Amino acid sequence: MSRLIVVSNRVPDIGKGPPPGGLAVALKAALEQRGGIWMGWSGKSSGSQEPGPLHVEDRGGITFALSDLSRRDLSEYYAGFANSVLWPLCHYRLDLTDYARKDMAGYFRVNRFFAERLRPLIRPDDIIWVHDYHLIPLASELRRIGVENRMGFFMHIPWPSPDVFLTLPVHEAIIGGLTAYDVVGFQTTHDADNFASGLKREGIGGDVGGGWMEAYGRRFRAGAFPIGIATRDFAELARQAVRTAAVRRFADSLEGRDLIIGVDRLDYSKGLTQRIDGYEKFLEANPAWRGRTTMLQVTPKSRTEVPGYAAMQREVAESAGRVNGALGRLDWVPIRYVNRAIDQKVLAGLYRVARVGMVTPLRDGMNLVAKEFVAAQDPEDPGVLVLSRFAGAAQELDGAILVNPYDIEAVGNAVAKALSMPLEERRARFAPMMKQLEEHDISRWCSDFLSVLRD
Ligand SMILES: O=P(O)(O)OC[C@H]1O[C@H](O[C@H]2O[C@H](CO)[C@@H](O)[C@H](O)[C@H]2O)[C@H](O)[C@@H](O)[C@@H]1O
Ligand SMILES: O=c1ccn([C@@H]2O[C@H](COP(=O)(O)OP(=O)(O)O)[C@@H](O)[C@H]2O)c(=O)[nH]1
Repeated sequence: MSRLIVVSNRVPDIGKGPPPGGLAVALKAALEQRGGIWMGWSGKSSGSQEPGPLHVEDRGGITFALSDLSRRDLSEYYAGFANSVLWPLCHYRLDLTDYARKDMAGYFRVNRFFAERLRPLIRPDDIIWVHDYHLIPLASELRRIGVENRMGFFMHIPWPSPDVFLTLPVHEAIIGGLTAYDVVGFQTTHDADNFASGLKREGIGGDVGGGWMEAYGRRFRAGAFPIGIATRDFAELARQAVRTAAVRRFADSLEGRDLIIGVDRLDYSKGLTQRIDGYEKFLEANPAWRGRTTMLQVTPKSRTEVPGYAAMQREVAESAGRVNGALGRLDWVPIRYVNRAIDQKVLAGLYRVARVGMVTPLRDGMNLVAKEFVAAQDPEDPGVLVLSRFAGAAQELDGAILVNPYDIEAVGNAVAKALSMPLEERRARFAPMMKQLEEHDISRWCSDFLSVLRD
Protein backbone atom coordinates (compact mmCIF):
# COMPACT_ATOMS: atom_id res chain seq x y z
CA MET A 1 0.00 0.00 0.00
CA SER A 2 1.37 3.42 -0.92
CA ARG A 3 2.26 5.86 1.86
CA LEU A 4 0.11 8.91 2.48
CA ILE A 5 1.48 12.43 2.80
CA VAL A 6 -0.98 14.97 4.22
CA VAL A 7 -0.18 18.65 3.91
CA SER A 8 -2.15 21.37 5.68
CA ASN A 9 -1.35 24.79 7.05
CA ARG A 10 -2.63 23.96 10.54
CA VAL A 11 -1.39 20.63 11.92
CA PRO A 12 -3.08 19.15 15.00
CA ASP A 13 -1.02 18.37 18.08
CA ILE A 14 -1.51 14.61 17.89
CA GLY A 15 0.14 12.98 20.87
CA LYS A 16 0.37 16.36 22.65
CA GLY A 17 -2.25 18.51 24.33
CA PRO A 18 -6.03 17.95 24.27
CA PRO A 19 -7.59 15.24 22.09
CA PRO A 20 -7.58 16.24 18.41
CA GLY A 21 -10.83 16.82 16.46
CA GLY A 22 -12.44 14.42 14.01
CA LEU A 23 -10.38 15.45 10.99
CA ALA A 24 -7.16 14.73 12.85
CA VAL A 25 -8.50 11.40 14.11
CA ALA A 26 -9.50 10.25 10.62
CA LEU A 27 -6.31 11.35 8.93
CA LYS A 28 -4.30 9.87 11.80
CA ALA A 29 -6.02 6.51 11.21
CA ALA A 30 -5.34 6.71 7.44
CA LEU A 31 -1.72 7.72 8.07
CA GLU A 32 -1.18 4.93 10.58
CA GLN A 33 -2.71 2.37 8.25
CA ARG A 34 -0.46 3.27 5.35
CA GLY A 35 2.42 4.89 7.17
CA GLY A 36 2.88 8.49 6.40
CA ILE A 37 3.87 12.06 6.91
CA TRP A 38 1.87 15.10 8.01
CA MET A 39 3.51 18.30 6.85
CA GLY A 40 2.60 21.90 7.63
CA TRP A 41 3.25 25.03 9.62
CA SER A 42 4.61 24.47 13.14
CA GLY A 43 2.40 27.27 14.50
CA LYS A 44 5.61 29.19 15.38
CA SER A 45 7.23 32.27 13.92
CA SER A 46 10.98 32.54 13.34
CA GLY A 47 10.59 36.33 13.68
CA SER A 48 12.74 38.34 11.32
CA GLN A 49 15.10 35.35 10.77
CA GLU A 50 14.65 32.85 7.94
CA PRO A 51 12.98 29.66 9.30
CA GLY A 52 15.41 27.00 10.50
CA PRO A 53 15.32 23.36 9.28
CA LEU A 54 12.10 21.29 9.32
CA HIS A 55 11.20 19.84 12.72
CA VAL A 56 10.77 16.14 11.95
CA GLU A 57 9.33 14.05 14.75
CA ASP A 58 7.50 10.72 15.12
CA ARG A 59 4.32 11.00 17.22
CA GLY A 60 1.61 8.40 17.62
CA GLY A 61 2.90 6.42 14.60
CA ILE A 62 3.00 9.43 12.24
CA THR A 63 5.99 11.43 11.06
CA PHE A 64 5.33 15.13 11.54
CA ALA A 65 7.38 17.50 9.37
CA LEU A 66 6.74 21.01 10.60
CA SER A 67 8.16 24.27 9.41
CA ASP A 68 8.36 27.60 11.20
CA LEU A 69 7.52 30.64 9.09
CA SER A 70 9.08 34.09 9.29
CA ARG A 71 7.06 37.08 10.47
CA ARG A 72 6.98 38.35 6.88
CA ASP A 73 5.75 34.97 5.56
CA LEU A 74 2.98 34.86 8.13
CA SER A 75 1.92 38.40 7.43
CA GLU A 76 1.82 38.01 3.62
CA TYR A 77 0.79 34.36 3.22
CA TYR A 78 -1.42 33.57 6.25
CA ALA A 79 -2.86 36.88 7.51
CA GLY A 80 -2.56 38.50 4.06
CA PHE A 81 -3.52 36.57 0.95
CA ALA A 82 -5.06 33.48 2.63
CA ASN A 83 -7.12 35.19 5.32
CA SER A 84 -7.60 38.73 3.96
CA VAL A 85 -8.29 37.75 0.35
CA LEU A 86 -9.22 34.09 -0.22
CA TRP A 87 -11.19 33.62 3.03
CA PRO A 88 -13.45 36.71 2.68
CA LEU A 89 -13.82 36.14 -1.08
CA CYS A 90 -14.90 32.51 -0.65
CA HIS A 91 -17.34 33.60 2.07
CA TYR A 92 -18.89 36.23 -0.24
CA ARG A 93 -17.42 39.20 1.66
CA LEU A 94 -15.93 41.18 -1.21
CA ASP A 95 -16.18 44.27 1.01
CA LEU A 96 -13.58 42.74 3.35
CA THR A 97 -11.04 41.57 0.75
CA ASP A 98 -7.80 43.50 0.96
CA TYR A 99 -5.79 42.50 -2.08
CA ALA A 100 -2.11 43.50 -2.24
CA ARG A 101 0.40 42.20 -4.79
CA LYS A 102 3.01 41.87 -2.04
CA ASP A 103 0.75 39.43 -0.11
CA MET A 104 -0.11 37.50 -3.26
CA ALA A 105 3.62 37.12 -4.03
CA GLY A 106 4.23 36.01 -0.42
CA TYR A 107 1.48 33.37 -0.75
CA PHE A 108 3.07 31.84 -3.85
CA ARG A 109 6.55 32.14 -2.28
CA VAL A 110 5.50 30.21 0.86
CA ASN A 111 3.86 27.51 -1.30
CA ARG A 112 7.13 27.16 -3.23
CA PHE A 113 9.02 27.01 0.07
CA PHE A 114 6.73 24.21 1.40
CA ALA A 115 7.14 22.32 -1.90
CA GLU A 116 10.93 22.53 -1.73
CA ARG A 117 10.95 21.33 1.87
CA LEU A 118 8.59 18.46 1.12
CA ARG A 119 10.40 17.31 -2.05
CA PRO A 120 13.23 15.30 -0.33
CA LEU A 121 10.70 13.41 1.84
CA ILE A 122 8.62 12.10 -1.09
CA ARG A 123 8.99 8.52 -2.37
CA PRO A 124 7.86 7.65 -5.91
CA ASP A 125 4.64 5.84 -4.99
CA ASP A 126 3.49 8.16 -2.18
CA ILE A 127 0.01 9.68 -2.41
CA ILE A 128 -0.13 13.37 -1.50
CA TRP A 129 -3.29 14.95 -0.05
CA VAL A 130 -3.26 18.73 0.33
CA HIS A 131 -5.84 20.60 2.45
CA ASP A 132 -7.40 23.99 2.09
CA TYR A 133 -7.09 27.42 0.57
CA HIS A 134 -3.69 28.25 2.04
CA LEU A 135 -2.01 25.67 -0.20
CA ILE A 136 -3.78 25.73 -3.58
CA PRO A 137 -0.54 26.24 -5.60
CA LEU A 138 1.38 23.48 -3.79
CA ALA A 139 0.83 20.81 -6.48
CA SER A 140 1.97 23.07 -9.33
CA GLU A 141 5.07 23.98 -7.32
CA LEU A 142 5.77 20.30 -6.68
CA ARG A 143 5.22 19.42 -10.37
CA ARG A 144 7.61 22.24 -11.35
CA ILE A 145 10.40 20.53 -9.39
CA GLY A 146 9.71 17.13 -10.88
CA VAL A 147 7.23 15.46 -8.51
CA GLU A 148 4.96 13.15 -10.53
CA ASN A 149 3.03 11.49 -7.68
CA ARG A 150 -0.74 11.36 -7.36
CA MET A 151 -1.93 14.54 -5.69
CA GLY A 152 -5.35 15.41 -4.32
CA PHE A 153 -6.71 18.65 -2.92
CA PHE A 154 -9.64 19.24 -0.56
CA MET A 155 -11.21 22.69 -0.21
CA HIS A 156 -12.71 23.00 3.30
CA ILE A 157 -14.35 26.37 2.63
CA PRO A 158 -17.00 27.35 0.04
CA TRP A 159 -16.15 27.89 -3.62
CA PRO A 160 -18.04 31.04 -4.65
CA SER A 161 -20.03 31.73 -7.78
CA PRO A 162 -18.04 33.00 -10.81
CA ASP A 163 -19.27 36.59 -10.38
CA VAL A 164 -17.52 36.67 -7.03
CA PHE A 165 -14.48 34.52 -7.79
CA LEU A 166 -13.55 36.35 -10.97
CA THR A 167 -13.05 39.59 -9.03
CA LEU A 168 -9.82 38.05 -7.73
CA PRO A 169 -7.06 39.67 -9.77
CA VAL A 170 -5.04 36.42 -9.86
CA HIS A 171 -7.97 34.05 -10.43
CA GLU A 172 -6.21 32.41 -13.38
CA ALA A 173 -3.19 31.46 -11.30
CA ILE A 174 -5.43 30.04 -8.56
CA ILE A 175 -7.51 28.00 -11.03
CA GLY A 176 -4.29 26.94 -12.77
CA GLY A 177 -2.98 25.81 -9.38
CA LEU A 178 -5.99 23.57 -8.82
CA THR A 179 -5.71 21.95 -12.23
CA ALA A 180 -2.31 20.53 -11.28
CA TYR A 181 -4.07 18.08 -8.91
CA ASP A 182 -5.46 14.69 -9.95
CA VAL A 183 -8.51 15.03 -7.68
CA VAL A 184 -10.12 18.24 -6.41
CA GLY A 185 -12.72 17.81 -3.66
CA PHE A 186 -15.31 20.34 -2.47
CA GLN A 187 -17.68 20.24 0.49
CA THR A 188 -20.91 20.34 -1.54
CA THR A 189 -22.17 19.87 -5.10
CA HIS A 190 -23.01 23.58 -5.02
CA ASP A 191 -19.30 24.43 -4.56
CA ALA A 192 -18.26 21.98 -7.29
CA ASP A 193 -20.88 23.45 -9.66
CA ASN A 194 -19.65 26.99 -8.91
CA PHE A 195 -16.11 25.91 -9.76
CA ALA A 196 -17.21 24.25 -13.02
CA SER A 197 -19.27 27.25 -14.09
CA GLY A 198 -16.28 29.53 -13.44
CA LEU A 199 -14.21 27.40 -15.82
CA LYS A 200 -16.97 27.55 -18.41
CA ARG A 201 -17.51 31.29 -18.02
CA GLU A 202 -13.82 31.93 -18.65
CA GLY A 203 -13.80 29.56 -21.64
CA ILE A 204 -11.02 27.45 -20.16
CA GLY A 205 -12.91 24.21 -19.50
CA GLY A 206 -15.77 22.85 -17.43
CA ASP A 207 -17.50 19.71 -16.21
CA VAL A 208 -17.02 16.94 -18.78
CA GLY A 209 -19.23 14.38 -16.97
CA GLY A 210 -18.62 11.19 -15.02
CA GLY A 211 -16.91 13.07 -12.17
CA TRP A 212 -14.31 14.64 -14.48
CA MET A 213 -13.52 18.28 -15.17
CA GLU A 214 -11.17 19.85 -17.64
CA ALA A 215 -9.24 23.12 -17.61
CA TYR A 216 -6.36 24.38 -19.72
CA GLY A 217 -6.46 21.05 -21.58
CA ARG A 218 -5.83 18.97 -18.41
CA ARG A 219 -8.41 16.48 -17.08
CA PHE A 220 -8.87 15.81 -13.38
CA ARG A 221 -11.48 14.28 -11.10
CA ALA A 222 -13.56 16.84 -9.22
CA GLY A 223 -16.70 16.73 -7.12
CA ALA A 224 -18.31 16.90 -3.71
CA PHE A 225 -16.88 14.98 -0.74
CA PRO A 226 -18.80 16.39 2.26
CA ILE A 227 -16.66 16.06 5.37
CA GLY A 228 -18.14 14.12 8.31
CA ILE A 229 -17.37 13.66 11.99
CA ALA A 230 -16.46 10.61 14.07
CA THR A 231 -20.20 10.17 14.74
CA ARG A 232 -20.28 7.12 17.01
CA ASP A 233 -17.29 8.28 19.07
CA PHE A 234 -18.78 11.73 19.46
CA ALA A 235 -22.13 10.34 20.59
CA GLU A 236 -20.34 8.21 23.18
CA LEU A 237 -18.25 11.20 24.29
CA ALA A 238 -21.47 13.19 24.86
CA ARG A 239 -23.09 10.33 26.82
CA GLN A 240 -20.08 10.21 29.13
CA ALA A 241 -19.59 13.96 29.34
CA VAL A 242 -23.02 14.67 30.86
CA ARG A 243 -21.94 12.67 33.89
CA THR A 244 -18.78 14.72 34.50
CA ALA A 245 -18.62 17.26 37.31
CA ALA A 246 -17.98 20.22 34.94
CA VAL A 247 -21.09 19.57 32.82
CA ARG A 248 -23.29 18.75 35.82
CA ARG A 249 -22.24 21.97 37.54
CA PHE A 250 -23.10 23.90 34.39
CA ALA A 251 -26.47 22.13 34.00
CA ASP A 252 -27.32 22.90 37.65
CA SER A 253 -26.48 26.56 37.09
CA LEU A 254 -29.29 26.76 34.50
CA GLU A 255 -31.83 26.29 37.32
CA GLY A 256 -34.30 24.51 35.04
CA ARG A 257 -34.06 27.00 32.14
CA ASP A 258 -33.86 25.68 28.59
CA LEU A 259 -30.38 25.97 27.09
CA ILE A 260 -29.78 27.38 23.62
CA ILE A 261 -26.16 26.85 22.52
CA GLY A 262 -23.92 28.41 19.87
CA VAL A 263 -20.27 27.41 19.33
CA ASP A 264 -18.23 29.26 16.71
CA ARG A 265 -14.77 30.72 16.18
CA LEU A 266 -14.96 34.51 16.39
CA ASP A 267 -15.34 35.00 12.64
CA TYR A 268 -17.52 37.33 10.57
CA SER A 269 -18.67 34.35 8.48
CA LYS A 270 -20.45 32.85 11.50
CA GLY A 271 -23.26 35.44 11.69
CA LEU A 272 -22.85 36.03 15.42
CA THR A 273 -24.37 39.48 15.74
CA GLN A 274 -27.33 38.47 13.56
CA ARG A 275 -27.87 35.43 15.79
CA ILE A 276 -27.84 37.52 18.95
CA ASP A 277 -30.27 39.96 17.32
CA GLY A 278 -32.50 37.00 16.37
CA TYR A 279 -32.52 35.79 19.98
CA GLU A 280 -33.43 39.30 21.12
CA LYS A 281 -36.32 39.34 18.62
CA PHE A 282 -37.50 36.01 20.02
CA LEU A 283 -37.49 37.34 23.59
CA GLU A 284 -39.26 40.53 22.56
CA ALA A 285 -41.95 38.64 20.66
CA ASN A 286 -42.38 35.94 23.33
CA PRO A 287 -42.34 37.61 26.75
CA ALA A 288 -43.51 34.37 28.39
CA TRP A 289 -40.11 32.85 27.57
CA ARG A 290 -38.17 35.59 29.36
CA GLY A 291 -36.42 34.13 32.37
CA ARG A 292 -37.01 30.60 31.04
CA THR A 293 -34.12 30.28 28.56
CA THR A 294 -30.36 30.85 28.61
CA MET A 295 -28.28 31.29 25.48
CA LEU A 296 -24.66 30.12 25.85
CA GLN A 297 -22.41 31.46 23.11
CA VAL A 298 -18.92 29.88 23.09
CA THR A 299 -16.65 31.92 20.85
CA PRO A 300 -12.88 31.39 20.96
CA LYS A 301 -10.74 34.18 19.51
CA SER A 302 -9.42 33.53 16.03
CA ARG A 303 -6.90 35.11 13.61
CA THR A 304 -6.42 38.13 15.84
CA GLU A 305 -3.64 39.39 13.54
CA VAL A 306 -6.14 39.94 10.69
CA PRO A 307 -7.76 43.43 10.93
CA GLY A 308 -11.49 42.51 10.56
CA TYR A 309 -11.31 40.03 13.45
CA ALA A 310 -10.42 42.52 16.21
CA ALA A 311 -13.43 44.67 15.26
CA MET A 312 -15.66 41.58 15.38
CA GLN A 313 -14.64 40.91 18.95
CA ARG A 314 -15.94 44.31 20.03
CA GLU A 315 -19.15 44.02 17.99
CA VAL A 316 -20.17 40.62 19.37
CA ALA A 317 -19.39 41.56 22.97
CA GLU A 318 -21.39 44.78 22.53
CA SER A 319 -24.39 42.94 21.06
CA ALA A 320 -24.46 40.43 23.91
CA GLY A 321 -24.07 43.24 26.45
CA ARG A 322 -26.88 45.24 24.85
CA VAL A 323 -29.35 42.32 25.03
CA ASN A 324 -28.37 41.51 28.60
CA GLY A 325 -28.70 45.15 29.58
CA ALA A 326 -32.06 45.61 27.87
CA LEU A 327 -33.79 42.36 28.82
CA GLY A 328 -31.86 40.92 31.77
CA ARG A 329 -33.30 40.87 35.27
CA LEU A 330 -31.73 40.77 38.71
CA ASP A 331 -32.03 36.98 38.71
CA TRP A 332 -31.62 36.22 34.97
CA VAL A 333 -29.01 36.93 32.28
CA PRO A 334 -30.32 36.09 28.77
CA ILE A 335 -26.88 35.45 27.18
CA ARG A 336 -23.73 33.92 28.64
CA TYR A 337 -20.85 34.83 26.35
CA VAL A 338 -17.57 32.90 26.68
CA ASN A 339 -14.68 34.27 24.65
CA ARG A 340 -12.30 31.30 24.87
CA ALA A 341 -12.00 27.71 23.63
CA ILE A 342 -13.74 24.93 25.56
CA ASP A 343 -12.42 21.39 25.55
CA GLN A 344 -14.34 19.27 23.05
CA LYS A 345 -15.28 16.71 25.68
CA VAL A 346 -17.03 19.40 27.74
CA LEU A 347 -18.61 20.81 24.56
CA ALA A 348 -20.08 17.39 23.76
CA GLY A 349 -21.82 17.38 27.15
CA LEU A 350 -23.09 20.95 26.71
CA TYR A 351 -24.60 20.05 23.32
CA ARG A 352 -26.46 17.17 24.96
CA VAL A 353 -27.79 19.36 27.75
CA ALA A 354 -29.03 21.96 25.22
CA ARG A 355 -32.61 22.07 23.90
CA VAL A 356 -31.59 24.10 20.86
CA GLY A 357 -28.37 24.30 18.80
CA MET A 358 -27.94 27.57 16.91
CA VAL A 359 -25.72 27.23 13.83
CA THR A 360 -26.46 30.28 11.72
CA PRO A 361 -23.40 31.23 9.65
CA LEU A 362 -23.83 33.69 6.81
CA ARG A 363 -21.70 31.26 4.78
CA ASP A 364 -19.76 28.15 5.86
CA GLY A 365 -17.93 25.38 4.01
CA MET A 366 -19.46 22.64 6.15
CA ASN A 367 -19.75 23.50 9.87
CA LEU A 368 -18.80 20.55 12.02
CA VAL A 369 -20.52 22.02 15.09
CA ALA A 370 -23.89 21.36 13.40
CA LYS A 371 -22.98 17.69 12.96
CA GLU A 372 -21.53 17.38 16.46
CA PHE A 373 -24.68 18.90 18.00
CA VAL A 374 -26.88 16.28 16.32
CA ALA A 375 -24.55 13.38 17.19
CA ALA A 376 -24.50 14.45 20.85
CA GLN A 377 -28.29 14.29 21.35
CA ASP A 378 -30.18 11.76 23.43
CA PRO A 379 -32.23 9.83 20.80
CA GLU A 380 -35.10 9.49 23.28
CA ASP A 381 -35.30 13.23 23.98
CA PRO A 382 -33.32 15.07 21.30
CA GLY A 383 -32.75 18.81 21.07
CA VAL A 384 -33.46 20.77 17.89
CA LEU A 385 -30.93 22.20 15.44
CA VAL A 386 -31.56 25.65 13.94
CA LEU A 387 -29.31 25.71 10.88
CA SER A 388 -28.43 28.31 8.28
CA ARG A 389 -29.29 27.31 4.74
CA PHE A 390 -25.87 28.76 3.80
CA ALA A 391 -23.83 26.20 5.77
CA GLY A 392 -22.59 23.19 3.78
CA ALA A 393 -24.13 21.00 6.49
CA ALA A 394 -27.62 22.12 5.40
CA GLN A 395 -27.28 19.92 2.29
CA GLU A 396 -27.30 16.86 4.55
CA LEU A 397 -29.15 17.82 7.76
CA ASP A 398 -32.66 18.33 6.47
CA GLY A 399 -34.22 17.52 9.85
CA ALA A 400 -32.96 20.85 11.13
CA ILE A 401 -35.08 24.01 11.12
CA LEU A 402 -33.44 25.73 8.15
CA VAL A 403 -33.22 29.52 8.33
CA ASN A 404 -31.97 32.45 6.32
CA PRO A 405 -29.59 34.07 8.85
CA TYR A 406 -30.05 37.50 7.26
CA ASP A 407 -33.74 37.42 8.28
CA ILE A 408 -33.50 38.25 11.99
CA GLU A 409 -37.22 37.74 12.64
CA ALA A 410 -37.12 34.33 10.95
CA VAL A 411 -34.22 33.38 13.26
CA GLY A 412 -36.30 34.53 16.27
CA ASN A 413 -39.31 32.51 15.06
CA ALA A 414 -37.11 29.44 14.56
CA VAL A 415 -35.96 29.67 18.20
CA ALA A 416 -39.62 29.80 19.32
CA LYS A 417 -40.51 26.84 17.11
CA ALA A 418 -37.54 24.80 18.34
CA LEU A 419 -38.29 25.44 22.02
CA SER A 420 -41.90 24.41 21.72
CA MET A 421 -41.49 21.46 19.34
CA PRO A 422 -43.29 18.29 20.54
CA LEU A 423 -41.18 15.24 21.42
CA GLU A 424 -42.57 13.18 18.55
CA GLU A 425 -41.51 15.75 15.94
CA ARG A 426 -38.09 16.17 17.56
CA ARG A 427 -37.51 12.41 17.32
CA ALA A 428 -38.78 12.29 13.74
CA ARG A 429 -36.38 15.06 12.74
CA PHE A 430 -33.42 13.63 14.66
CA ALA A 431 -33.46 9.99 13.46
CA PRO A 432 -32.76 10.54 9.73
CA MET A 433 -30.08 13.12 10.51
CA MET A 434 -28.29 10.71 12.84
CA LYS A 435 -28.54 7.94 10.23
CA GLN A 436 -26.96 10.24 7.65
CA LEU A 437 -24.15 11.14 10.05
CA GLU A 438 -23.49 7.50 10.91
CA GLU A 439 -23.40 6.43 7.28
CA HIS A 440 -21.27 9.38 6.15
CA ASP A 441 -18.78 9.71 8.97
CA ILE A 442 -15.22 11.00 8.82
CA SER A 443 -13.68 7.59 8.03
CA ARG A 444 -16.01 7.24 5.04
CA TRP A 445 -15.03 10.75 3.87
CA CYS A 446 -11.38 9.85 4.10
CA SER A 447 -11.70 6.50 2.33
CA ASP A 448 -14.01 7.90 -0.39
CA PHE A 449 -11.52 10.64 -1.26
CA LEU A 450 -8.49 8.38 -1.10
CA SER A 451 -10.08 5.66 -3.21
CA VAL A 452 -10.77 8.16 -6.02
CA LEU A 453 -7.24 9.51 -5.71
CA ARG A 454 -5.71 6.02 -5.71
CA ASP A 455 -7.76 4.76 -8.63
O1 LIG B 1 -6.29 27.63 11.21
P1 LIG B 1 -7.12 28.82 11.60
O2 LIG B 1 -6.83 30.04 10.78
O3 LIG B 1 -7.03 29.08 13.09
O4 LIG B 1 -8.68 28.47 11.32
C1 LIG B 1 -9.33 27.25 11.74
C2 LIG B 1 -9.83 26.43 10.55
O5 LIG B 1 -10.94 27.13 9.99
C3 LIG B 1 -11.49 26.64 8.75
O6 LIG B 1 -12.32 25.48 8.89
C4 LIG B 1 -13.07 24.92 7.80
O7 LIG B 1 -12.99 23.52 7.81
C5 LIG B 1 -14.02 22.83 8.52
C6 LIG B 1 -13.77 21.32 8.36
O8 LIG B 1 -13.82 20.92 7.01
C7 LIG B 1 -15.40 23.21 7.96
O9 LIG B 1 -16.43 22.53 8.69
C8 LIG B 1 -15.59 24.73 8.12
O10 LIG B 1 -16.82 25.09 7.50
C9 LIG B 1 -14.42 25.49 7.47
O11 LIG B 1 -14.55 26.87 7.81
C10 LIG B 1 -10.37 26.45 7.75
O12 LIG B 1 -10.87 25.95 6.53
C11 LIG B 1 -9.24 25.59 8.29
O13 LIG B 1 -8.18 25.48 7.33
C12 LIG B 1 -8.69 26.28 9.53
O14 LIG B 1 -7.61 25.52 10.07
O1 LIG C 1 -14.36 26.14 22.08
C1 LIG C 1 -14.35 25.39 21.10
C2 LIG C 1 -14.94 25.77 19.87
C3 LIG C 1 -14.91 24.88 18.81
N1 LIG C 1 -14.30 23.66 18.93
C4 LIG C 1 -14.28 22.73 17.80
O2 LIG C 1 -13.83 23.40 16.63
C5 LIG C 1 -14.44 22.84 15.47
C6 LIG C 1 -15.04 23.94 14.62
O3 LIG C 1 -15.27 23.44 13.33
P1 LIG C 1 -16.36 24.07 12.35
O4 LIG C 1 -16.34 23.24 11.12
O5 LIG C 1 -17.68 24.17 13.00
O6 LIG C 1 -15.85 25.56 12.06
P2 LIG C 1 -14.42 26.19 11.69
O7 LIG C 1 -13.94 26.82 12.96
O8 LIG C 1 -13.54 25.07 11.23
O9 LIG C 1 -14.72 27.23 10.65
C7 LIG C 1 -15.50 21.85 15.96
O10 LIG C 1 -14.98 20.53 15.85
C8 LIG C 1 -15.67 22.23 17.45
O11 LIG C 1 -16.04 21.15 18.28
C9 LIG C 1 -13.74 23.28 20.13
O12 LIG C 1 -13.22 22.16 20.27
N2 LIG C 1 -13.79 24.16 21.19
